[in-house]
Amino acid sequence: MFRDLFKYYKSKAPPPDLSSVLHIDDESENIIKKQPLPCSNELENQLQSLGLVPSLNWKLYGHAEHAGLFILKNPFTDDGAYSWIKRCLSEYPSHPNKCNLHSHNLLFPNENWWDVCHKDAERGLLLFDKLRWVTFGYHHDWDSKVYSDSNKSEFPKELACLISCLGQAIGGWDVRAEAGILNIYHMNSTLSGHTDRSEPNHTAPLFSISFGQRAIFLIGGRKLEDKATPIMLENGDILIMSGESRLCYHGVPRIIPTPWPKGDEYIQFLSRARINLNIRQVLNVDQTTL
Ligand SMILES: O=C(O)CCC(=O)C(=O)O
Ligand SMILES: [Fe+2]
Repeated sequence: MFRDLFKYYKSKAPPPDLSSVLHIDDESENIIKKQPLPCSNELENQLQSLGLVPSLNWKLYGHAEHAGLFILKNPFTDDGAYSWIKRCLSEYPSHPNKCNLHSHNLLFPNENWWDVCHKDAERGLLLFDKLRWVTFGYHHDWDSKVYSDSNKSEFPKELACLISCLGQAIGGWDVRAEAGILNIYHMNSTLSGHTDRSEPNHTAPLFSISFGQRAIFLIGGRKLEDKATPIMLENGDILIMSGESRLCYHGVPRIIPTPWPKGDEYIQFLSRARINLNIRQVLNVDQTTL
Protein backbone atom coordinates (compact mmCIF):
# COMPACT_ATOMS: atom_id res chain seq x y z
CA MET A 1 0.00 0.00 0.00
CA PHE A 2 1.21 3.47 -0.86
CA ARG A 3 1.19 5.04 2.63
CA ASP A 4 3.02 2.18 4.37
CA LEU A 5 5.68 1.93 1.69
CA PHE A 6 6.17 5.71 1.66
CA LYS A 7 6.71 5.65 5.43
CA TYR A 8 9.06 2.67 5.14
CA TYR A 9 11.30 4.32 2.53
CA LYS A 10 11.22 7.69 4.28
CA SER A 11 12.28 6.32 7.67
CA LYS A 12 15.57 7.63 9.11
CA ALA A 13 15.75 5.09 11.95
CA PRO A 14 15.81 2.34 10.99
CA PRO A 15 16.91 3.15 7.43
CA PRO A 16 15.10 1.08 4.76
CA ASP A 17 16.48 -1.97 2.98
CA LEU A 18 16.83 -0.78 -0.62
CA SER A 19 17.10 -4.23 -2.21
CA SER A 20 13.46 -4.18 -3.42
CA VAL A 21 13.80 -0.80 -5.14
CA LEU A 22 13.44 -1.38 -8.86
CA HIS A 23 16.42 -0.53 -11.06
CA ILE A 24 14.47 -0.34 -14.26
CA ASP A 25 17.26 -1.42 -16.60
CA ASP A 26 17.93 -4.63 -14.63
CA GLU A 27 16.01 -7.72 -15.74
CA SER A 28 12.74 -8.16 -13.87
CA GLU A 29 9.56 -9.95 -14.83
CA ASN A 30 7.44 -6.78 -14.56
CA ILE A 31 9.65 -4.60 -16.72
CA ILE A 32 8.66 -4.34 -20.34
CA LYS A 33 11.24 -3.24 -22.88
CA LYS A 34 9.75 -0.69 -25.31
CA GLN A 35 10.87 0.87 -28.56
CA PRO A 36 10.46 4.53 -29.42
CA LEU A 37 8.39 5.13 -32.57
CA PRO A 38 10.27 5.57 -35.86
CA CYS A 39 11.48 9.21 -35.99
CA SER A 40 11.71 11.34 -39.12
CA ASN A 41 15.13 12.80 -39.91
CA GLU A 42 13.81 16.19 -38.87
CA LEU A 43 12.66 14.91 -35.47
CA GLU A 44 15.93 13.05 -34.98
CA ASN A 45 17.88 16.25 -35.75
CA GLN A 46 15.75 18.24 -33.33
CA LEU A 47 16.31 15.67 -30.58
CA GLN A 48 20.02 15.83 -31.22
CA SER A 49 20.07 19.62 -31.06
CA LEU A 50 18.22 19.37 -27.72
CA GLY A 51 21.08 17.30 -26.28
CA LEU A 52 19.82 13.73 -26.72
CA VAL A 53 21.51 10.65 -28.17
CA PRO A 54 19.91 9.09 -31.31
CA SER A 55 16.55 7.45 -30.52
CA LEU A 56 17.87 4.08 -31.76
CA ASN A 57 20.11 4.05 -28.67
CA TRP A 58 17.36 4.91 -26.15
CA LYS A 59 16.60 2.52 -23.32
CA LEU A 60 12.84 2.79 -22.92
CA TYR A 61 10.81 0.72 -20.46
CA GLY A 62 7.27 0.16 -19.20
CA HIS A 63 5.96 -1.71 -16.16
CA ALA A 64 3.40 -4.53 -16.28
CA GLU A 65 1.60 -3.30 -13.14
CA HIS A 66 1.54 0.40 -14.08
CA ALA A 67 -0.06 0.76 -17.49
CA GLY A 68 0.93 3.96 -19.28
CA LEU A 69 4.11 4.49 -17.24
CA PHE A 70 7.27 4.96 -19.33
CA ILE A 71 10.83 5.37 -18.16
CA LEU A 72 13.48 6.52 -20.58
CA LYS A 73 16.88 5.91 -18.97
CA ASN A 74 19.16 8.93 -19.28
CA PRO A 75 18.97 9.74 -23.03
CA PHE A 76 21.15 12.87 -22.74
CA THR A 77 24.67 13.29 -24.00
CA ASP A 78 27.03 14.61 -21.29
CA ASP A 79 27.04 18.05 -22.95
CA GLY A 80 23.25 17.91 -23.40
CA ALA A 81 22.66 17.12 -19.72
CA TYR A 82 25.08 19.90 -18.73
CA SER A 83 23.15 22.48 -20.80
CA TRP A 84 19.83 21.49 -19.17
CA ILE A 85 21.36 21.56 -15.67
CA LYS A 86 22.80 25.01 -16.36
CA ARG A 87 19.43 26.30 -17.60
CA CYS A 88 17.69 24.90 -14.52
CA LEU A 89 20.10 26.55 -12.11
CA SER A 90 21.07 29.82 -13.75
CA GLU A 91 18.16 30.72 -16.07
CA TYR A 92 14.91 29.30 -14.79
CA PRO A 93 14.99 30.72 -11.22
CA SER A 94 14.46 34.31 -12.44
CA HIS A 95 11.76 36.64 -13.76
CA PRO A 96 9.18 36.04 -15.25
CA ASN A 97 9.38 32.60 -13.64
CA LYS A 98 8.43 32.45 -9.96
CA CYS A 99 10.28 30.73 -7.14
CA ASN A 100 9.83 30.23 -3.40
CA LEU A 101 12.49 32.88 -2.66
CA HIS A 102 10.68 35.52 -4.70
CA SER A 103 7.35 34.68 -3.10
CA HIS A 104 8.85 34.89 0.39
CA ASN A 105 10.52 38.23 -0.44
CA LEU A 106 14.02 36.80 0.02
CA LEU A 107 14.82 37.86 -3.56
CA PHE A 108 13.67 41.04 -5.29
CA PRO A 109 11.51 40.37 -8.38
CA ASN A 110 14.35 41.34 -10.75
CA GLU A 111 16.97 39.20 -9.00
CA ASN A 112 18.32 35.91 -10.31
CA TRP A 113 18.99 33.34 -7.55
CA TRP A 114 22.19 31.89 -9.09
CA ASP A 115 23.69 35.33 -9.75
CA VAL A 116 22.95 36.60 -6.24
CA CYS A 117 24.47 33.43 -4.74
CA HIS A 118 27.66 33.84 -6.77
CA LYS A 119 28.06 37.63 -6.52
CA ASP A 120 26.99 38.41 -2.96
CA ALA A 121 28.81 36.17 -0.48
CA GLU A 122 26.65 37.13 2.50
CA ARG A 123 23.26 36.62 0.84
CA GLY A 124 24.61 33.62 -1.05
CA LEU A 125 25.30 31.89 2.24
CA LEU A 126 21.71 32.48 3.26
CA LEU A 127 20.03 31.61 -0.04
CA PHE A 128 22.10 28.88 -1.69
CA ASP A 129 20.38 25.96 0.02
CA LYS A 130 16.95 27.56 0.19
CA LEU A 131 15.66 27.28 -3.38
CA ARG A 132 12.83 24.70 -3.34
CA TRP A 133 10.74 25.33 -6.44
CA VAL A 134 10.46 27.41 -9.59
CA THR A 135 7.27 27.60 -11.68
CA PHE A 136 6.77 28.75 -15.26
CA GLY A 137 4.03 28.83 -17.88
CA TYR A 138 0.77 28.49 -15.95
CA HIS A 139 2.14 28.96 -12.43
CA HIS A 140 1.25 26.21 -10.00
CA ASP A 141 -0.56 27.79 -7.03
CA TRP A 142 0.69 25.81 -4.01
CA ASP A 143 -2.29 26.80 -1.84
CA SER A 144 -5.32 26.79 -4.11
CA LYS A 145 -3.85 24.30 -6.62
CA VAL A 146 -5.85 26.16 -9.26
CA TYR A 147 -4.28 27.52 -12.47
CA SER A 148 -5.40 30.90 -13.75
CA ASP A 149 -5.00 32.83 -17.01
CA SER A 150 -3.95 35.82 -14.90
CA ASN A 151 -1.10 33.90 -13.25
CA LYS A 152 0.89 32.78 -16.24
CA SER A 153 4.21 33.62 -17.91
CA GLU A 154 6.00 32.39 -21.02
CA PHE A 155 6.97 28.72 -20.99
CA PRO A 156 10.72 28.27 -21.81
CA LYS A 157 10.79 27.61 -25.57
CA GLU A 158 13.58 25.01 -25.64
CA LEU A 159 11.89 23.01 -22.87
CA ALA A 160 8.51 23.09 -24.66
CA CYS A 161 10.30 21.84 -27.77
CA LEU A 162 12.00 19.02 -25.82
CA ILE A 163 8.64 17.83 -24.43
CA SER A 164 6.93 18.04 -27.81
CA CYS A 165 9.73 16.00 -29.47
CA LEU A 166 9.80 13.40 -26.67
CA GLY A 167 6.01 13.05 -26.89
CA GLN A 168 6.16 12.41 -30.62
CA ALA A 169 9.01 9.90 -30.36
CA ILE A 170 7.72 7.94 -27.36
CA GLY A 171 3.97 7.76 -27.80
CA GLY A 172 3.07 9.63 -30.98
CA TRP A 173 1.44 12.25 -28.72
CA ASP A 174 1.07 15.89 -29.60
CA VAL A 175 1.94 17.40 -26.21
CA ARG A 176 1.85 21.16 -25.49
CA ALA A 177 4.01 22.01 -22.48
CA GLU A 178 2.03 24.69 -20.64
CA ALA A 179 2.92 24.45 -16.95
CA GLY A 180 6.23 23.51 -15.37
CA ILE A 181 7.64 23.05 -11.91
CA LEU A 182 11.33 22.78 -11.21
CA ASN A 183 11.56 20.90 -7.90
CA ILE A 184 14.83 21.17 -5.95
CA TYR A 185 15.55 18.42 -3.42
CA HIS A 186 18.30 18.36 -0.82
CA MET A 187 19.54 15.14 0.75
CA ASN A 188 16.81 15.09 3.40
CA SER A 189 13.94 16.33 1.17
CA THR A 190 10.83 14.32 0.42
CA LEU A 191 7.73 14.91 -1.69
CA SER A 192 4.54 13.49 -0.18
CA GLY A 193 2.26 11.18 -2.10
CA HIS A 194 -0.19 13.01 -4.34
CA THR A 195 -1.98 12.93 -7.69
CA ASP A 196 -1.65 15.80 -10.17
CA ARG A 197 -5.22 16.86 -10.99
CA SER A 198 -5.08 20.67 -11.27
CA GLU A 199 -4.92 20.48 -15.05
CA PRO A 200 -8.28 20.45 -16.88
CA ASN A 201 -6.55 18.08 -19.29
CA HIS A 202 -6.17 14.73 -17.52
CA THR A 203 -5.27 12.79 -20.63
CA ALA A 204 -2.11 14.52 -21.89
CA PRO A 205 0.92 12.72 -20.42
CA LEU A 206 2.96 14.25 -17.62
CA PHE A 207 6.76 14.46 -18.09
CA SER A 208 9.32 14.33 -15.31
CA ILE A 209 13.04 14.82 -15.91
CA SER A 210 15.58 14.33 -13.13
CA PHE A 211 19.19 15.39 -12.70
CA GLY A 212 21.68 14.97 -9.87
CA GLN A 213 21.32 12.69 -6.89
CA ARG A 214 19.19 9.55 -7.20
CA ALA A 215 15.71 9.31 -5.71
CA ILE A 216 13.25 6.62 -4.79
CA PHE A 217 10.12 7.40 -6.79
CA LEU A 218 7.09 5.59 -5.40
CA ILE A 219 4.25 5.02 -7.84
CA GLY A 220 0.92 3.48 -6.86
CA GLY A 221 -2.50 3.25 -8.43
CA ARG A 222 -5.51 5.54 -8.51
CA LYS A 223 -6.34 4.61 -4.92
CA LEU A 224 -4.01 4.77 -1.91
CA GLU A 225 -4.84 1.11 -1.23
CA ASP A 226 -3.50 -0.02 -4.62
CA LYS A 227 -0.15 -1.73 -4.92
CA ALA A 228 2.85 0.65 -5.13
CA THR A 229 6.29 0.18 -6.69
CA PRO A 230 9.51 1.92 -5.58
CA ILE A 231 11.64 2.86 -8.60
CA MET A 232 15.18 4.25 -8.52
CA LEU A 233 15.34 7.42 -10.64
CA GLU A 234 18.84 8.42 -11.65
CA ASN A 235 20.58 11.39 -13.22
CA GLY A 236 19.06 12.16 -16.64
CA ASP A 237 16.11 9.75 -16.36
CA ILE A 238 12.80 10.80 -17.94
CA LEU A 239 9.60 9.37 -16.48
CA ILE A 240 6.28 9.74 -18.26
CA MET A 241 2.88 9.17 -16.72
CA SER A 242 0.49 8.62 -19.61
CA GLY A 243 -2.87 6.86 -19.96
CA GLU A 244 -3.95 4.96 -16.84
CA SER A 245 -0.92 6.10 -14.81
CA ARG A 246 -1.57 9.84 -15.44
CA LEU A 247 -3.77 10.12 -12.35
CA CYS A 248 -1.96 7.64 -10.12
CA TYR A 249 -0.51 8.39 -6.68
CA HIS A 250 3.20 9.11 -6.64
CA GLY A 251 5.83 10.74 -4.43
CA VAL A 252 9.50 10.85 -3.48
CA PRO A 253 10.13 9.36 -0.02
CA ARG A 254 13.93 9.52 -0.15
CA ILE A 255 16.97 10.94 -1.90
CA ILE A 256 19.83 8.44 -2.15
CA PRO A 257 23.48 9.62 -1.92
CA THR A 258 25.07 8.95 -5.29
CA PRO A 259 28.74 8.80 -6.38
CA TRP A 260 29.23 12.08 -8.20
CA PRO A 261 31.98 13.41 -10.48
CA LYS A 262 33.94 16.57 -9.75
CA GLY A 263 33.07 19.52 -11.96
CA ASP A 264 32.26 23.22 -12.08
CA GLU A 265 29.79 24.96 -9.77
CA TYR A 266 26.73 23.57 -11.59
CA ILE A 267 27.93 19.99 -11.32
CA GLN A 268 29.04 20.57 -7.73
CA PHE A 269 25.55 21.81 -6.78
CA LEU A 270 24.16 18.43 -7.82
CA SER A 271 26.66 16.53 -5.67
CA ARG A 272 24.20 17.12 -2.83
CA ALA A 273 20.93 17.93 -4.55
CA ARG A 274 18.43 16.56 -7.05
CA ILE A 275 16.48 18.69 -9.50
CA ASN A 276 13.31 17.55 -11.23
CA LEU A 277 11.54 19.24 -14.12
CA ASN A 278 7.84 18.36 -13.97
CA ILE A 279 5.96 19.39 -17.09
CA ARG A 280 2.23 19.30 -17.83
CA GLN A 281 -0.20 20.22 -20.56
CA VAL A 282 -2.94 22.26 -18.87
CA LEU A 283 -5.54 22.94 -21.56
CA ASN A 284 -7.70 20.51 -23.44
CA VAL A 285 -6.98 20.18 -27.14
CA ASP A 286 -9.77 22.56 -28.20
CA GLN A 287 -9.05 25.17 -25.46
CA THR A 288 -6.85 28.25 -25.86
CA THR A 289 -7.54 29.69 -22.39
CA LEU A 290 -8.90 28.34 -19.12
O1 LIG B 1 10.44 14.83 -8.20
C1 LIG B 1 9.76 13.98 -8.76
O2 LIG B 1 10.25 12.97 -9.27
C2 LIG B 1 8.25 14.11 -8.80
C3 LIG B 1 7.71 15.50 -8.73
C4 LIG B 1 6.21 15.55 -8.79
O3 LIG B 1 5.54 14.55 -8.69
C5 LIG B 1 5.51 16.83 -8.97
O4 LIG B 1 6.16 17.89 -9.06
O5 LIG B 1 4.27 16.81 -9.06
FE1 LIG C 1 3.47 14.90 -9.12
